[in-house]
Amino acid sequence: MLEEKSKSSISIPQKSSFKVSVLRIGHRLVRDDRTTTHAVLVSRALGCERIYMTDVDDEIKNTLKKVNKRWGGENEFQLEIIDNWKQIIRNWKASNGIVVHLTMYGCLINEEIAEIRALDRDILVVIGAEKVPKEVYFLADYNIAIGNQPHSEIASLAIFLDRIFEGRQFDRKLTNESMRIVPTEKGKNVIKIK
Ligand SMILES: C[S@@+](CC[C@H](N)C(=O)[O-])C[C@H]1O[C@@H](n2cnc3c(N)ncnc32)[C@H](O)[C@@H]1O
Repeated sequence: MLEEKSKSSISIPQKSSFKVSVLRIGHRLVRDDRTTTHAVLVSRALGCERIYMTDVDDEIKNTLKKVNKRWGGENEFQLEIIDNWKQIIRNWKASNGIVVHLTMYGCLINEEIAEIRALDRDILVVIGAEKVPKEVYFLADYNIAIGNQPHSEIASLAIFLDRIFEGRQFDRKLTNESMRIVPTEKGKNVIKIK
């Protein structure tokens, strides 16, 4: 969708070095405490550097702190509560990043993902907790649909991250943990680190 790059000229970088952050816009009071937490946990566990959130209270920071203390990540993943999402998008674009807005109305992910990966530029993934302002559709470099049916920002974020990182997000080690899971066929095996 970026004009300067035609699909036939896509070259896939051997080793991608782009970083991904998430901007989550809005908060639905009735249903959102769990989805807010899930947006943070999915971003953290699936390879992002940072999540920017609007309209949430500070409690979410304590939730993340507890998770990081136990399972690691304080050095790898940050949460920022922000007021001005437009400024975040503008700054992102000014520093040569691309903005990918996930929406059921966008172009299908299967058609676009190779092009987005090939750019090898830092990505800001925008998701909505509710209907997002129309401007987002025009500020974004890509409007991407994870299928053209409505579902959830958490599901669409998880699928997008898995596609963009091609599964390599699970190789990232989060540091400074106090507990570590030893993958086990049956039961739970957790060791204390400190
Ligand atoms: C409650 S849904 C709103 C659905 C919305 N009408 C839309 O534009 O996708 C909240 C968020 O979920 C995400 N979402 C839902 N379905 C999606 C889909 N099929 N593809 C991509 N994102 C989706 C979008 O980020 C949306 O802002």
